[in-house]
Amino acid sequence: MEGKLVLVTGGAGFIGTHTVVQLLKEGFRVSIIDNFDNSVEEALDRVKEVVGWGLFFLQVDLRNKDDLEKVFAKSKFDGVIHFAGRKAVGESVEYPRRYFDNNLIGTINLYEVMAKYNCKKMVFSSSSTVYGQPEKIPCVEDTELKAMNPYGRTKLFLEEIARDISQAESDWQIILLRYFNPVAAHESGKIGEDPKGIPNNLMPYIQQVAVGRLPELNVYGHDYPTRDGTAIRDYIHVMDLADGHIAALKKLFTPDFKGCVPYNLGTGRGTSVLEMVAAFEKASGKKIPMKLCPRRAGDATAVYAAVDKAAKELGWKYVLLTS
Ligand SMILES: NC(=O)c1ccc[n+]([C@@H]2O[C@H](COP(=O)([O-])OP(=O)(O)OC[C@H]3O[C@@H](n4cnc5c(N)ncnc54)[C@H](O)[C@@H]3O)[C@@H](O)[C@H]2O)c1
Ligand SMILES: O=c1ccn([C@@H]2O[C@H](COP(=O)(O)OP(=O)(O)O[C@H]3O[C@H](CO)[C@H](O)[C@H](O)[C@H]3O)[C@@H](O)[C@H]2O)c(=O)[nH]1
Repeated sequence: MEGKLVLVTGGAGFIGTHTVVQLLKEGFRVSIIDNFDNSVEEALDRVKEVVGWGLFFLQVDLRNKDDLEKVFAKSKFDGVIHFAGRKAVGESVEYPRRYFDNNLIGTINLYEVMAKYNCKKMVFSSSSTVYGQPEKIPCVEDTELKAMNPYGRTKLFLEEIARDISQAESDWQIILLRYFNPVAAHESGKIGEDPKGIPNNLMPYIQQVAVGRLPELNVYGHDYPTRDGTAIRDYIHVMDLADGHIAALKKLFTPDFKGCVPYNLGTGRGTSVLEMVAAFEKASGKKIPMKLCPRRAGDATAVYAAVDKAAKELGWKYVLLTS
């Protein structure tokens, strides 16, 4: 893989920064594009500090096809990891057009420009959100998919688009990575999750309570049919997730890989909200004040991954424990 050039869209974001560190460590060359919609340029300076050398970065919005073309005209990419997109479920319910515009138009532009420049290997950030409220857990890749909100619908549509493209044009190789719940940060502490505004996700919310930026954690739902009444998710360390991208890229570069294939990236273990809080308190030594609140609209009771397919076909498995 030494020397292969990879374009990383959304590379200044949470998962993007951690993946870029691992890509460089593995000997890939990396170009990053981002529009800083949900990130800051400083995140890239921090990546530079971690890896010890400069990065190639361009501020580009994927919806601007001309700008995107300029990126592809300058360099011959061997593949793309496509993180860029909006990801807040609640915001998507309130402003669905924002999600269709950003996630769908941006990705359609990317496919068009990739096709024009004959770059046809893509790792796409999908999500366990495509399983909706699963009837059976753990979620297996070939179960029926359904979306529960506009954000989830964009991921589902984009998976369908990827499947259609690869079916019609056999020279595309696409891996859909369905992330479960990424948490934690690089061991250096220099990069991590730092969303703009009030966090939607559990872990960054707990972190902001811990540092006193927010007064208490609202626990959404304590009457779920689970062991302690709170909802269960599959929390995966972001560095494990980053390594899942390396495994996926390597798979794309093997001659036998064909078509468009989905893989779950999770641990296969479910953890409740209260268990997450307890684990955080133990690790940090800080008390997290909590308020028990009604359920959050659209939340599933329990979601965790079946992880055998990624282990068998990508040779990838989580190694870092999150709780
Ligand atoms: N974090 C999660 O819980 C989670 C779970 C499942 C899937 N995902 C998906 O993984 C991907 C990365 O997630 P993340 O947690 O790193 O999010 P993030 O918001 O930290 O990173 C996304 C990056 O994309 C950039 N971006 C957004 N729209 C853009 C556009 N039109 N052009 C260029 N850049 C753009 C943002 O500025 C940001 O830096 C997203 O597609 C997200 O939907 C995330
Ligand atoms: O302040 C908070 C935030 C969350 N939760 C609870 O914590 C659990 C996890 O919530 P997150 O928002 O962290 O994660 P979700 O599983 O709801 O969704 C996240 O992960 C999904 C993938 O699994 C999708 O990608 C989605 O976009 C992303 O927000 C849920 O039961 C939620 O109700 C709280 O109790 N309080």
